[in-house]
Amino acid sequence: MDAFQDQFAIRVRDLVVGFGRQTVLDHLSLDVRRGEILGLVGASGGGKSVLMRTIIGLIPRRSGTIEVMGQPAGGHGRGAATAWGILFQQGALFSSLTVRQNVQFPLRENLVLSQELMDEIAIAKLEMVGLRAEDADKYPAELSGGMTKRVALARALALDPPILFLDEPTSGLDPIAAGEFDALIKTLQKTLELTVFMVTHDLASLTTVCDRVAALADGKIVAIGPMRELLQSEHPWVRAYFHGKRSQMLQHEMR
Ligand SMILES: Nc1ncnc2c1ncn2[C@@H]1O[C@H](COP(=O)(O)OP(=O)(O)OP(=O)(O)O)[C@@H](O)[C@H]1O
Repeated sequence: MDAFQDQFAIRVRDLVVGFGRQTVLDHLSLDVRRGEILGLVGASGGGKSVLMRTIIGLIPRRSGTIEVMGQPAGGHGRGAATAWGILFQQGALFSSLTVRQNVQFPLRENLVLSQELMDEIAIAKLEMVGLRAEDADKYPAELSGGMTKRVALARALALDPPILFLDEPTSGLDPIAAGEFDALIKTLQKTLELTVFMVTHDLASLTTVCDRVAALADGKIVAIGPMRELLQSEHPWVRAYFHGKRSQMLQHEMR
């Protein structure tokens, strides 16, 4: 891998993805730099989740190339599960498993470890996301929304992946819990040198934790850069998104 390739965690070129007659992603290109938190915004139904799911190989592409950590996507073989951790929008913990068993699930699926070592890893991951060892024996139904997201995050980090995919991580959280979760993501990115790819509508997250923001419209990335640059974008959809009435109100309150 050369030094140039080494700068990027994810490289997407000319990606086309569709379902039947519908084209969702239309020759989309995007680079995610190693170690950055990239926020992705776009209209509802615009293809943000489809892009994320295509990168991780859950949706087939019609054409285009995807590289993850310098390797063509799909060529990871057994290593794929350790290349990324994923936090889906619904958090989706297994309701019949305890917190400890949920966090251990990827370990069981991918590695052969003693129960003792798995227990140690589970507690370490829970502490990393701000939970206590006592929480390990709880069931998902006993957790608050914020705790559920933290357990899902601990599970996403179980295999020490270099890349973390987050699909609307603060949705459903109150503003305090959302702010705490954002701060946690930032701390983890710094301490673990993670690359984070985050789909979000949360203007506070975009402003406070994302190093860069990419805007998806008409199946393409139409603007990308630090939030202050996106706010200057002349693209009609980007202007409407950030300078519409609701956004203006929020930005005013954030000043
Ligand atoms: N498995 C699928 N089969 C058929 N169509 C799909 C499938 N997955 C997504 N789509 C379609 O692709 C388009 C993009 O959906 P996607 O979920 O990526 O939007 P999104 O930008 O994530 O929206 P939101 O912000 O509302 O979550 C939608 O029209 C959706 O109906």
